[in-house]
Amino acid sequence: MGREVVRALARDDGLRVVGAVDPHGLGADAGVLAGLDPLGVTVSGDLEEVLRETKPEVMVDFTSPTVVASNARTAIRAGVHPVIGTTGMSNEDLADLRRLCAETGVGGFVAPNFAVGAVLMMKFAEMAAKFMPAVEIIELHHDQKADAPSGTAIKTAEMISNARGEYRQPSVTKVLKLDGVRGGNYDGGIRIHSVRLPGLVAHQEVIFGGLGQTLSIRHDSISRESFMPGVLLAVRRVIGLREMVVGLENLIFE
Ligand SMILES: NC(=O)C1=CN([C@@H]2O[C@H](COP(=O)(O)OP(=O)(O)OC[C@H]3O[C@@H](n4cnc5c(N)ncnc54)[C@H](OP(=O)(O)O)[C@@H]3O)[C@@H](O)[C@H]2O)C=CC1
Ligand SMILES: O=C(O)C1=N[C@H](C(=O)O)C[C@H](O)C1
Repeated sequence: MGREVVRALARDDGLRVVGAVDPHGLGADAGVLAGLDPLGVTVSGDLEEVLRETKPEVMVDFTSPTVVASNARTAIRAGVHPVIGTTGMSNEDLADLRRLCAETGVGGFVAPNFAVGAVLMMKFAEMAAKFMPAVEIIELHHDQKADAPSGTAIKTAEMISNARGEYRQPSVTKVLKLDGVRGGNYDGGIRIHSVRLPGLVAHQEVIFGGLGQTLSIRHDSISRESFMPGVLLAVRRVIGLREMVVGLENLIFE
């Protein structure tokens, strides 16, 4: 994602990459690593130093659940607006970042999925849940993905759970011949199944069941370019935010 973001930012006339941080590729040119001509931006391992020396307006974070919150705190304290795509951040860390944004007036933005089709898939699933509350989610990703279930699947389950209210999905299958065969159990009985295979990018199917019928809502990111318009929109808009905003729907459905 880092390379994809560098490519998207470098190709945008109104935006400029001024720094790049990653434990790998130290000393290399970020443009060259992203398959472009040199950008004159050297990859560093020290976020604080990069923020201090390059004074960016925005920091885009696609890293890992273990470091994302501390990166965001570092950025906000330096007056830099974070745009966060990394999934797997705890609710406590998110609440803490909200507090820090509110205290400092430095707005930030987090989205579990920057693809507009995925945002629509989640919205449609939320709408369907009011009428067809029995549902399971299958998310499918490339085999290098560090976390499961995906942030998108968790967000979808949360939206469905809120939309269908008190409904509790019955579970009559008691004889489980393999561990985990019924998937992970999100609050209220929404089962999430995570598939990891080479060849996949990022996909999700939400299957609703009703009397004599099913409804499947599916989104496929067939390339990581799918996330870039959302990332660029967030980079432009986060500068005007004074709080932490969560979800691309808040930028595109206003
Ligand atoms: N919101 C969205 O639309 C999308 C979100 N994602 C999410 O983005 C995240 C990254 O995905 P992806 O690019 O595939 O993952 P990768 O593991 O390929 O890349 C993450 C990179 O960040 C590096 N890293 C680790 N710690 C730091 C740090 N402190 N500072 C800077 N870089 C660091 C990692 O190094 P190392 O390998 O040494 O840990 C690695 O090179 C995941 O959480 C994924 O779920 C992905 C696609 C879309
Ligand atoms: O790791 C990925 O690839 C993706 N992660 C995000 C998630 O966990 O939902 C978004 C998208 O699914 C791609």
